[in-house]
Amino acid sequence: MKPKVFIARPIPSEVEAYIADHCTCEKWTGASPITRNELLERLKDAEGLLITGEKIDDELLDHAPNLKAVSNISVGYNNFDLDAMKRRNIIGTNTPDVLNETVADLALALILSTARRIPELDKLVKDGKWEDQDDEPLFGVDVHGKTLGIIGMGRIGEAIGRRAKFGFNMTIQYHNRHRKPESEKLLDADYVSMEELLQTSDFVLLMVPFTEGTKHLIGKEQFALMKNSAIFINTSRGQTVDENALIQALQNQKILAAGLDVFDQEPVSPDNPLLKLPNVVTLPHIGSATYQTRFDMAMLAAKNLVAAVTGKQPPNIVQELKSGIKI
Ligand SMILES: NC(=O)C1=CN([C@@H]2O[C@H](COP(=O)(O)OP(=O)(O)OC[C@H]3O[C@@H](n4cnc5c(N)ncnc54)[C@H](OP(=O)(O)O)[C@@H]3O)[C@@H](O)[C@H]2O)C=CC1
Ligand SMILES: O=CC(=O)O
Repeated sequence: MKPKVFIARPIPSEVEAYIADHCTCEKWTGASPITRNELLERLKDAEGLLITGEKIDDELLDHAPNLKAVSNISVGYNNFDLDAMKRRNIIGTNTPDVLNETVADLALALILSTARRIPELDKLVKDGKWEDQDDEPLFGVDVHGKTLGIIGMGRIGEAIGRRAKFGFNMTIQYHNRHRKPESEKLLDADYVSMEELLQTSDFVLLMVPFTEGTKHLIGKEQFALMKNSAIFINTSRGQTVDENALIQALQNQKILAAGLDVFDQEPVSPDNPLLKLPNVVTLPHIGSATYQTRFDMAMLAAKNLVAAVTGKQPPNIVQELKSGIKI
């Protein structure tokens, strides 16, 4: 008998066909994303679950007595309650690497958009406000040759560093908890303390996972250390930044601008003051959102799922669940 799996997100038909070759599939077909209650109701028989970021905690696992594996179509897995999963021997997987280059492209887009004020100037032209006059009010700042500080020089951080170094001749410095000599060599990058990075970078870019250790990693104290001309980019998770402190820093011109793909609450509330500031470029958490990369992520997640529910080693069990899980 094929193992039963529940697919909670829309996936390409080719990926679904791959899963169906190995498993009995049920899937969410609603027009809008599945609600928490609807998800809980669908898990009675499921041995495997394919999701993107839905919270996996004790409550959900109580509704899923047969569950063996949860496959996230994302590299971040802050939606996993790792202790709850460990206690029940649930395999948790993610989709690293296949999205590195695409997310890095988007991070560069945010760097360029904030520095050269692209959305603001696009609006000015479309609103018919391009006048034949001194254009100094439209000036931006250079990207090339500036210093980029990457907090979280991991897989994606390094791909961003490559673009910045070799495409824009930027000087790269970074801070992780551990040094990464291969990135230092590749990018001629300096490993610096968090304090030094914040004080000396023209662009401060956050690319860490959201964990207990990175909650509000950047707050009032950190913005105070940044240059007044600094541009802050967050492509990690909204919760890694104290959003009130960011709003204050922008409103008080403590920093020059911010480019944000992620927010504390998503979708972001239309009332969020960040949306009213001209020096903020916002995106709806779309770092990995190209057709090809989302296909690759879905296929990798499917391979993880099928392996886990058929008793094989999935390619991408998340680090914290690697030991102690019985396949
Ligand atoms: N906006 C979007 O659409 C996307 C967002 N993401 C987010 O980006 C995150 C990173 O992805 P990826 O590059 O694959 O992950 P990696 O694990 O490869 O890299 C994360 C890096 O962060 C560093 N890090 C972790 N904790 C800290 C800390 N407390 N202080 C400083 N550095 C820290 C790690 O180094 P060390 O362990 O040495 O500290 C590591 O180098 C994902 O977890 C996800 O949340 C990912 C994809 C798309
Ligand atoms: O935010 C996206 C991810 O893959 O993580």
